[in-house]
Amino acid sequence: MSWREKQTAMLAEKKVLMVGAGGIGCELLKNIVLAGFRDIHVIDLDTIDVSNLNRQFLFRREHVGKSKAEVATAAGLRIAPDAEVKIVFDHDSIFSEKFNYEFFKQFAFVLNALDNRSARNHVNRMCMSTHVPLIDGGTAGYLGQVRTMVRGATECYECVPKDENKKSFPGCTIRNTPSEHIHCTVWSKHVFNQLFGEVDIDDDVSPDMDDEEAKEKLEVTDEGMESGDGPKEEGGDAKLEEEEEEGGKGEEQKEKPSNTRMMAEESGYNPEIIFNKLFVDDIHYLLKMANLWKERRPPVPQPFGELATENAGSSTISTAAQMDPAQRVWTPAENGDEFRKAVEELRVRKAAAPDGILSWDKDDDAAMRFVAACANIRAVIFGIPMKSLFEIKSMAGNIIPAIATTNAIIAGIMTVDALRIAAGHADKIASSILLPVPNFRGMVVIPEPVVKPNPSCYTCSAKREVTMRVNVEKMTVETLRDKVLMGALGVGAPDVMEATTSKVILSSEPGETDGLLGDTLSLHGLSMGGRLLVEDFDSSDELRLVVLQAAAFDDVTFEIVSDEKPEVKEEGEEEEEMAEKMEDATIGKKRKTMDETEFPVKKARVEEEEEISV
Ligand SMILES: Nc1ncnc2c1ncn2[C@@H]1O[C@H](COP(=O)(O)OP(=O)(O)OP(=O)(O)O)[C@@H](O)[C@H]1O
Ligand SMILES: [Zn+2]
Repeated sequence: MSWREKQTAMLAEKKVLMVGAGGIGCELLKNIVLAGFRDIHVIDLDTIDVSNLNRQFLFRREHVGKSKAEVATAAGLRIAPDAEVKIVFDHDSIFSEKFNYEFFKQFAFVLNALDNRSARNHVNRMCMSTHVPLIDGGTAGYLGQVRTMVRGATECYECVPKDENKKSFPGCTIRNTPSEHIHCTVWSKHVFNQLFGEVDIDDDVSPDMDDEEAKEKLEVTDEGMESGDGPKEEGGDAKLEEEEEEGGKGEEQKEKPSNTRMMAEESGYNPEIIFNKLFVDDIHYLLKMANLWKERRPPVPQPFGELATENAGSSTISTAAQMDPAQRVWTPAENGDEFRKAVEELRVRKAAAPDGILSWDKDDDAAMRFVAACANIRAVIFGIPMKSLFEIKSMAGNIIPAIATTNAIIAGIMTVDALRIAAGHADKIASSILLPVPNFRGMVVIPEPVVKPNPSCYTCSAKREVTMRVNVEKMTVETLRDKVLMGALGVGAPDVMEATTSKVILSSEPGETDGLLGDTLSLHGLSMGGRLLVEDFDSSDELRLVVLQAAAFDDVTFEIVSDEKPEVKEEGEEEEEMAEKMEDATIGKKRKTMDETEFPVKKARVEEEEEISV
């Protein structure tokens, strides 16, 4: 048999799972069929949208509304008509119970072509638990990343906890000193929530009187407070809050901007009153913090009735686009009018909402117009050029353009990694980053060093790991304790923590968690399954419980799918050896001359859920 025949036979044997048949998925399916894989399972829960057609090239106009998995499969089968290709599909979510432990176990590796973190987390857990290698691809605009993860040898998708609370801009920039339009847009989304949504105290929109920058300089020259360039006659008797313990200024009487929500409610959501509070009164408060404006242009209040009817600022939109009201930059007066109309509509909708709360959505026309108008008026106040509704929508909705070429490159790298894994060259596995612009060496695809597993990772560290199926909607914490943990698994005095939230749902301390015993598991972060960390207070033994959902089960039924003790020695050694080999064979040699400072981008990660669009 020639090497080519051997290769063909070898690839034909490998069963491949591809999750997601969108931007990356379409490219990837074509690649893996052309590369010689002959047994492929495609899963996607979505149907084809007209907006997918520009880059998801396996789909045509007549497929709009049809299942992505089904149409991609049919197209994939046509790519190599002479070869014996088997592609099966499921139009379903990867969270579905039928994709269980046994299902995952049958694959040589899994290819993730997904666009959200929760599905990625789930596939990661299934792959780590079944020891099936996972190749995960993601793109965000021109940026892309491929990560190949092998249990015990590399870090897994969850080895490094993701920052859930990413705050992009400091609060004082948003509340006091915006310098770019995005700052005004972020502020406007907060205003929407303050007025119509769920009030988040962290997203206050009023001037931040505790701004350190203002305070610090005030200590030097108190007169500065009265020397601002902007109007100061109104509320001129108000004093800035000082929190100095010993400075003596703390006694000065303090006046604070009124609470936005309370003011709106008291005014019956009168658009003009709200407008003047946000764009006149609050701006006067800002002007009183004169130190902020010593080296900045001071803001200029914009009373509702005095908005300019002509545009001073401009945007980058071409003249052809000026015809489209979404692409044209509204004048300040038009923004004022849009503000009024949006407040009137949202006021009615808020009153009619069952819980009296609206949630912001970029595709909600009134909500989007409100945010655009608010952001533009604030931009005028701070001398920032205004933008069109279209431009603001893409900023406010965190819309990152999906770029076909990025998807194609990432799918290509994933295919090379797939071929390596299929050929048993686990020692040649590398993760890669695709840069938007070449680095100093002219490279856009950068290999990343293999990172070893985090020994305290909740998903992949070496611990006894029990995988079980239960109905999380029905099984209570008490049943989990009595029947599963103390009964079947022999845990003497279980302490149980949900792994993602670190919430204790069961304590061995008598009485401590009695209030939770009647709760179903789904109430504690296991709505579609998840992981529980269990410690036996008596023996100090630990185990990880991987919970898979089984909707058909009643409240007491459970099935132990697997019960793995910590890796036996040979296996552990083998995997460690493999990790070492990987380091030497792939990145280590190539990268010996590249130190961290030369290579800052290697730490970049494409992992924020909202930012991954493929
Ligand atoms: N839980 C899941 N189970 C199965 N498929 C999923 C799951 N979550 C996401 N997907 C699929 O992953 C694919 C990701 O591809 P992509 O980001 O191109 O999505 P899209 O919706 O087609 O594009 P866009 O979001 O840019 O409109 C989508 O087809 C989506 O349906
Ligand atoms: Zn891990």
